[in-house]
Amino acid sequence: MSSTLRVGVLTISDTASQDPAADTSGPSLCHLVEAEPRCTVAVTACVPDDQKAIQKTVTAWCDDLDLHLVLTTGGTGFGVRDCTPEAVLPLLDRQTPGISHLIFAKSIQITPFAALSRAVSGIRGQTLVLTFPGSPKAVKENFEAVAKMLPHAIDLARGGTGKKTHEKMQGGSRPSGVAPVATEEKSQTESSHGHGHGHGHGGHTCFHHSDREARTDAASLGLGTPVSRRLRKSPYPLIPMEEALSSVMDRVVPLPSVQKPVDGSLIGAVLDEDVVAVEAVPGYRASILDGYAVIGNVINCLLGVELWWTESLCGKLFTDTDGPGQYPVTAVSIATASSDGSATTLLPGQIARITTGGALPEGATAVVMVEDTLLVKSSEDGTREETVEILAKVRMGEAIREIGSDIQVGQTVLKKGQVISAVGGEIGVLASIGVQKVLVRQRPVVGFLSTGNEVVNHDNGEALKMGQIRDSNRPTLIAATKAAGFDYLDLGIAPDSPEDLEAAIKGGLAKCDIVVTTGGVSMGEMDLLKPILEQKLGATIHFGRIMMKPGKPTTFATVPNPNGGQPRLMFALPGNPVSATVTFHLFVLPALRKLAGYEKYMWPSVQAAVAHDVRLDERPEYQRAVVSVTPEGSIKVQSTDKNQMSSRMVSMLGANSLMVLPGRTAERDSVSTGQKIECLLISNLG
Ligand SMILES: Nc1nc2c(c(=O)[nH]1)N[C@H]1C(S)=C(S)[C@@H](COP(=O)(O)OP(=O)(O)OC[C@H]3O[C@@H](n4cnc5c(N)ncnc54)[C@H](O)[C@@H]3O)O[C@H]1N2
Ligand code: MOO
Ligand SMILES: [Mg+2]
Repeated sequence: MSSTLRVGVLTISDTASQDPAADTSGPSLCHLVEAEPRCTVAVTACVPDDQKAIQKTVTAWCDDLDLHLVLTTGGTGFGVRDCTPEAVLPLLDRQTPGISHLIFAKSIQITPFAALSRAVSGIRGQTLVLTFPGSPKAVKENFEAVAKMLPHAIDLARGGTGKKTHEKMQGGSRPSGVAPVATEEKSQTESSHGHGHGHGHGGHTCFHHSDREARTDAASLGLGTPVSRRLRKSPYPLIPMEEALSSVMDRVVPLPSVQKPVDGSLIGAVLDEDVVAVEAVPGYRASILDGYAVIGNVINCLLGVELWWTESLCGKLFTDTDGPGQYPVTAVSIATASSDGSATTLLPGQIARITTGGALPEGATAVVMVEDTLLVKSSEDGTREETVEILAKVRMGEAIREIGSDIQVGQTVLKKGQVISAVGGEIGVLASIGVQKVLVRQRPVVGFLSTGNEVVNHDNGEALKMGQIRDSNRPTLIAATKAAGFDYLDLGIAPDSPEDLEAAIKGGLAKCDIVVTTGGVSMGEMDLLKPILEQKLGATIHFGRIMMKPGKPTTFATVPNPNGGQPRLMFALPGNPVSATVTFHLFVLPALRKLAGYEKYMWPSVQAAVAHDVRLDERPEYQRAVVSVTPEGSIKVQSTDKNQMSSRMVSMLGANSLMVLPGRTAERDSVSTGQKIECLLISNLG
C-alpha cells in the first residue's frame, strides 16, 4: 500500500488576501511540501485574519476534502488581528501538544522571538492540522522540524498501526526518512508527486473552498503548465450522481417574471399569478343548436310523456299553451352582435328561429332543433317562415348555454405555477375571457459551444481531413432544446486555445442564462475548460467528475453574471457525443425547466422489466433504452444497442428512456431478464 499525502496550504493574512503577490510564506510552504517524498499540495487558499473565514476553509478541507494534512501560515502572533489559534483550536478533536513543543523547542534555539508564537496543532477527524507563523523563514524551520514524522503521525491519526515506521526505525531498508503511510487505497483526489503548482509558476492564485467545490490549482491541469508537469490524476473528487444533481438544482433559481401577451409565444411558459375571470363565458344566453327558441312549460312529448316544471323554476311566462304544437315564428336570432345591445322578447305562444350561438330572446327557456320541427306555413313570397310545428318535447334549459355556464366571473381559471401547454387549453381559456397579458416566468436562454481543434461544422460540405470530426453535439443539443421549448444561442465551435475559449464563453455568458460547452473536460493537455473556468472566468467549479457512465468528467460551475444579478450557470459537458447528450438530458434540461419556473423539473420515471440480461458497469450507468407497453399491458425496457460506448451515437437511436443501472458490487453484477429497473422517460413511450 502506498499513497500520496494530500496537503492543504492556507495562508492567513489580511494583506495577502488583498494582494496575492504579498504572500511569500504560502508559496514557500508549498515548495517545502512538494520537496517531501510523496507529499503533494492538493489545494491552497488565502484568507484574511478572520476566524470565520479560517474555520470555513479548515473545516471544508478536513471534512469534505479529507486532506491528510492542513498547514496554515500566519496569524499566530501577538498582533491584534492574529486569531489563527482562536479559530483553529475549537475545530480540533484532539490537540497534539508534543508536535507544538517540538516545533517550539527547535525554533527557540534559533531565535528567542519564537516565544512570541502562539501556534497550535491537533487532529480534526483524520486530518492533522498545524499552524505556523507567517514568515517564510519560520515556516521553513517549523516544517523541517516535523516533516519526517508527519507520515507516521498521519498514519496513526487515520487508525494505522505505524508498524512500517517502527520496522524501519528498527533497521528497515530505507536509508532515510519514514515511508509515507498508506491511507485510502483509492484516494479520489490523490495526485502524483511533483506536479507543477501555481505558487511560483505564474503568480499566486487564491483558491477558496466551500462545500465540496473541487477547486485546485487549475494551472496544474492545463494553462501554461508544461505537459510533463501536468497532474496525472484528476484533482476533482468523483462525486455520486445524487450529490451532483442536488449541487446543480440547489443553485438554480427561477428567473424573474414578465408580462407577456396571450399568444403562441406563451407555450411552455409557467404562470406566476392566478388568473381570475373578469368576463363570463358565455357572456349571453346562447343557443347550442340551429332551431327554434321556445317558451317551455308542459310539453307533450311524442311519446306522450309529460314533464312538469315548477312555477318557481319557470316563472309566470310558462303557460299551459306552450308545448308541441304549431306556433307563429315572430323573431329571428342569428349569431351576431346585437345592434342595440338587447335581445328580442318572446311572448307565450310565440317561437323564434335561432342559429347556433345566437342570443336567446328574452323569455325563451329552451331550443328545439330544426330537425324536430315542420314548416307549416311560409310567407307568400317564400322568404319567411310564418308557422312552424314543434314536434319534440324539450326539457327546461335544453340546448341553452346559460351566462357563465362555462366560466363565471370571479372564477380562478388558471393557477400560479401552471404550465401553458402547446395542446391549447390554457391559451384558449385565456383568450376566451379576454385576458390581454399574463405574468409568466421568463424563459431561459441556453448557449451551445462546441470545442475542439478537430471539430468542424457538420454541414460544411467538405470531406473530412485526417483527425477531423463532424460536430454532432451542437445540432443534437440544439434540437433537443427546441423540442423542449427553450430558446438557444448557437455559439459555434471554439478551437482548443485559451484565448478563443475564453472569448467564446464570455460572449455566451453575456447573453445566456446557461452556457453549455462540450469537450475539453478530461485529462488531456488540450482539455482546457476547467482551468479556463477557474482562472479566466472567475468561476466556481462545484464538481468536475461524477461517478456515472457516460459523463464522468461532467463539470458544473457558477460564473459571475457579467450583467449583474444571479450567477450564470455553466455546464462543461464531455465531448463524447453520447456523454454530452445523456448529461444534457440529466442535468441541463432539468436545470432549464427549474429556471423557467417548472415545479416538476426532473424526468418522470417508470419501473420496467428488462427484456434481456444487463451487465452492470462499475460506474452507475444510464443506458439508452426503449420503454414500451406490451400487448398485455406491462411495461418493458430494452437497450438500444449492446455496445453502449460513449462515442457511439447510434446507441442513442430510437431511445425514449435512460435505464438507471446501479454500479456493480461484489453481490450484484447484472440485472436478469424480467427484473424491474427504474427508467427515466426522456421521450414519448414507443
Ligand atoms: N486519462 C483519461 N482520459 C479520459 C478520461 C479519464 O478519466 N482519464 N475520461 C474519458 C471520458 S469518460 C470521457 S467522457 C472523455 C471526455 O472527454 P473530453 O470532455 O475531454 O472531450 P474531448 O477530449 O474534447 O473529446 C472527446 C471525444 O469526443 C469527440 N468530440 C468532441 N466534441 C465533439 C463534437 N462537438 N461532436 C462530435 N464529437 C466530438 C472528440 O473528437 C473525442 O473523440 O474523456 C475520456 N478520456
Ligand atoms: O464517462 Mo465517459 O462519458 O464514459 O465516456
Ligand atoms: Mg479530452
